Amino acid sequence: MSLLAARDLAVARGGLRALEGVSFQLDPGRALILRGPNGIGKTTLLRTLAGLQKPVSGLIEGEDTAYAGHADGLKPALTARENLDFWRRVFGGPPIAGALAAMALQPLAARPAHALSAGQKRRLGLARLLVTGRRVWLLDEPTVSLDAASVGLFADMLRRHLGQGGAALIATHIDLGLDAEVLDLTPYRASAAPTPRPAGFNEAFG
Ligand SMILES: Nc1ncnc2c1ncn2[C@@H]1O[C@H](COP(=O)(O)OP(=O)(O)OP(=O)(O)O)[C@@H](O)[C@H]1O
Repeated sequence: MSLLAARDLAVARGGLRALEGVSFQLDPGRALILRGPNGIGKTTLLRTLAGLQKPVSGLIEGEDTAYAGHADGLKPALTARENLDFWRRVFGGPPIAGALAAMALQPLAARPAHALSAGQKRRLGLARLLVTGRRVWLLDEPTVSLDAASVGLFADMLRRHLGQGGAALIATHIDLGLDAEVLDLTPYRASAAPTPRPAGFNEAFG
């Protein structure tokens, strides 16, 4: 039984179709790397799978997802510990101690999020995945701003998640050293052909 599947999915951004005909299935323990040039629609696809926007057409099966996007989505006035606790309560996931440890955040636990560096904020944003308790992680360039040691911590965290039956869909340009399949989105770029208009359709008054 797959945790997440897309069937003949088409997604759009800014009113324009980006990708069409995307199908895949993500089983427990598996990671799938999204590849493709800048602007092809990796972020758009991840946002659609996360339920943040509707697909143009096609089917999505599986909702046990947690999304980590470009914005860290932290509450600046709350400490690192309070941020994790907030999200744990929202999602009902496991205690925050494991999340603090996974991304080596204990020394920063009492610091407000606004006083963290870009890489420290990113570590906190990624640690948040653990307190969601969700099985499918949707990750958009998760290693941006991370130093080599933090990339290593995150790769370990991801490997443990997969080992526990989780799954991940990851847009990344770097090699995380995972045993993962690759989905190159290049062939699924939506055609630029205009969508057919009904007979008599008037652009100005339709
Ligand atoms: N806020 C926006 N409004 C309108 N169009 C957008 C917006 N953001 C992105 N787009 C367009 O949507 C398309 C898909 O963008 P998307 O960000 O999903 O691509 P991506 O593959 O994630 O790119 P990158 O590798 O650069 O992060 C692109 O053609 C882009 O120009």
